[in-house]
Parts: sequence; C-alpha cells; structure tokens
Amino acid sequence: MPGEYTLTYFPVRGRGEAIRLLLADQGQEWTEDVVNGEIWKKGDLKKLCAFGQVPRFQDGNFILHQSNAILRHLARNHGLYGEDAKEAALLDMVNDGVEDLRNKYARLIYQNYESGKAAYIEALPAELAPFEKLLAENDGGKGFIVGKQVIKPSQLPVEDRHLDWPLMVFRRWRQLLWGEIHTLLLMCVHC
Ligand SMILES: N[C@@H](CCC(=O)N[C@@H](CS)C(=O)NCC(=O)O)C(=O)O
Repeated sequence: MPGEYTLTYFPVRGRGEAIRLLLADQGQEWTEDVVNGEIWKKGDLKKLCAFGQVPRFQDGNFILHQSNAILRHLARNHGLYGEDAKEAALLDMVNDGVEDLRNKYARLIYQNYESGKAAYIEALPAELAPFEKLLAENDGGKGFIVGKQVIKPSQLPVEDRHLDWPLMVFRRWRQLLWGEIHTLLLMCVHC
C-alpha cells in the first residue's frame, strides 16, 4: 500500500538497491528517506539503528535493520520465499552465497581496488560458477535458481494466471528471484 514502506539509506545503490528492485518488481511504492553525510555524522540516526548502520526499513510501524533480513521480510510478505520451508532454506543458501561474494567485492573496492582488480576479475568466473551450476541444475536449467517461478500462481492476479506465451516468457525473464537480483547487483555495488 502506498506510504507503508520507507527505506532509509545513503544516496547510493549499495545495500539499498536489492530492496528497491524487489519493491519495484512487485509494483510497490515506497518513500526514500535519503541520508546524506551531514545527517549521518550528527549520529542521531545511527543511535536509532539496531546495529548502528543503514539500511533501515519501515513497514508501517514495524522497523527493521540488516539488508538481508529486510529482503527476507519482503520476500515472505510478497510470496517470493519459495513454496515451502525447503525452498526457503535454499533461497537462504543462495543469498548467503551472494553475501560472501559481496563481501569479497566490498573488500576489493574499499581496501585494494587498484592492485586487486585484475585478480578479482580473474577469479570471478570461478566465484560465479556455483550460482551457474545451481541455475543449470534446477528444473533442467529452465528458469530460476530455486523453484519454478517467482510468484506462486495463487498470488498472481487472476488475469495473469493464463498468460499467452510471449508474455509468460517476458515475465519469467523480468521477474528474477530476489537472490538473483542481488547477484546482479554485485557488479554495481557502492556502499
Ligand atoms: N550487514 C549490514 C551492513 C550494513 C552496512 O554496512 N551499512 C553501511 C552502508 S552500506 C553503513 O551504514 N555505514 C555507515 C556506518 O557504519 O557508520 C546490512 O546488510 O544491512
């Protein structure tokens, strides 16, 4: 519902972008509460944050921190967390794999960019191979990294349940699982 969601984050993609993409993909509206350096340095907001960091997310009166917890909360609320507990566990597995890779990327860009770039790029195919393997193995490589679709058919609007095939192909391509979106973001993270 418009106005329900507020994302508090710096004016960068970073750890806010997967949240934004998930909301946009689900046709949700949200308010951007942009934190610039000056606001952050005052320290008042930091004190309000559970771990002293953003993103901070408001879902009505419910306040949440930790980007992956926010993603999981939204995934549960919007039917993106698999068909059952096992699919949810597999989604956690993939997202934790993404988190590991994100941390390597963050170390590169913040600590070792000029001298570490070449080695990082050389290692990237091997780092992405587990994700490709999971994609290839799931349902004969037909679509998603976990499960067979993003939205459960029961949660699709009635008019979308009988899509003609070009639209179905388009939706399968567009509606990436949030874990997969997160993977794509590794290439453009600046937090
Ligand atoms: N594990 C946290 C990490 C959050 C984090 O690293 N936030 C950074 C921006 S991307 C931050 O708030 N930095 C400012 C600070 O630590 O004072 C998450 O996933 O949300």
